[in-house]
Amino acid sequence: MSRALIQTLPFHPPPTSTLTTCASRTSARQQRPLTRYATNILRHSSHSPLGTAAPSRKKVTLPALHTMYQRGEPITMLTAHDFPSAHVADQAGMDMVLVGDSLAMVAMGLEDTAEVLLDEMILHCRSVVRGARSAFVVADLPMGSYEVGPEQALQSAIRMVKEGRTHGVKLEGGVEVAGQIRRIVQAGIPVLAHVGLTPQRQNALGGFRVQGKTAEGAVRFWRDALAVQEAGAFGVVVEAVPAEVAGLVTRRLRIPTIGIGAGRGCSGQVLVQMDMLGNFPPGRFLPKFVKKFGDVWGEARRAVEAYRGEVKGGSYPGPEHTYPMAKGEYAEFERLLAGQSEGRQ
Ligand SMILES: Nc1nc(=O)c2c([nH]1)NC[C@@H]1CN(c3ccc(C(=O)N[C@@H](CCC(=O)O)C(=O)O)cc3)CN21
Ligand SMILES: CC(C)C(=O)C(=O)O
Repeated sequence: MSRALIQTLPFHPPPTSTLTTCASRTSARQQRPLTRYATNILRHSSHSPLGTAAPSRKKVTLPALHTMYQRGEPITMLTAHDFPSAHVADQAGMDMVLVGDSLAMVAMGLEDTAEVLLDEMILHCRSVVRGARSAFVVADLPMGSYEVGPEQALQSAIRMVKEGRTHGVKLEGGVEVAGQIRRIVQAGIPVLAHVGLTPQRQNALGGFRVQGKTAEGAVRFWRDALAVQEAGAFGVVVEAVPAEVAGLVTRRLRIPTIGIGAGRGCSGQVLVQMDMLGNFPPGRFLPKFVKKFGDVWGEARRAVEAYRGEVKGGSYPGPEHTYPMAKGEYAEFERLLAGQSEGRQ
């Protein structure tokens, strides 16, 4: 399986444009490295009306997530990587929005998630948080921003919360990152753990391989899940693990599991938004767990081709897309111009 196959084209605007379309918090962005991204703010962006809608439901808090878990109500989570993708996830009622480091692939067009920087994650988070008014927003600590030790992890998590404005952080790993999780949680930052297939370690795992397929592997997975629970994680993403293993481990834990490729026995589900929307060109490889709930790529391509066709064919713009001028004013304009010699003759 080629890694390049699971990335979609970077057809979203570069991150700077998402930041410059939102002019609401210019004074708060004086903090370190972000200032270099956001110097010229466009006040009259054609995107801004998306942001004016009032929150349509109560904010989802940790206690609210816990209540869903206790009631056995599946928790819904979806990734977002910019303002519009967060806005639609939030308006459609997602309980949680994840700024996953998969944005490296689906939003930045990178080869894998290992390349994305903490600064880049933070930039995306700032846009996502403005679009997600009610959902509980969690962001990935990218590879390299937490492995060195608990202090590094805490420093990265603090930056994510202070600069990225997310409500919590996610980091990959089990037993070996329990110290990091404990330190971040002690500082009052909620942590969502991530065990099973951990894509940041794909080279050590030998690719994007299903985990916990043998009894021994399943025990390792259980130990990891238990370790992150004991370290204080409020929940754990379980990726690419056989459904019965994920189900049994879910029943033995006292924190919710959020599954991706881990079956219905988990306490909730997460998917990458671009995948479930079908926002990628035909022929792209899809992990088995992805269900295409839409065909956003097909619709976007149809619309862009229609636009191209109408511009080339001369039918767009029509009179209804133009601004009127009083006949007398135009006649006067022609008369004034006739007296001038400059320009094309
Ligand atoms: N667009 C996108 N969607 C994702 O779900 C996603 C990313 N990117 N990037 C980061 C990780 C990588 N993910 C992946 C990618 C591939 C497989 C995959 O190929 N799985 C095989 C199983 C192989 C085996 O049998 O071990 C499959 O057939 O689904 C799984 C998870 C999930 N994450
Ligand atoms: C696939 C999900 C769980 C994720 O970690 C990501 O989007 O990066």
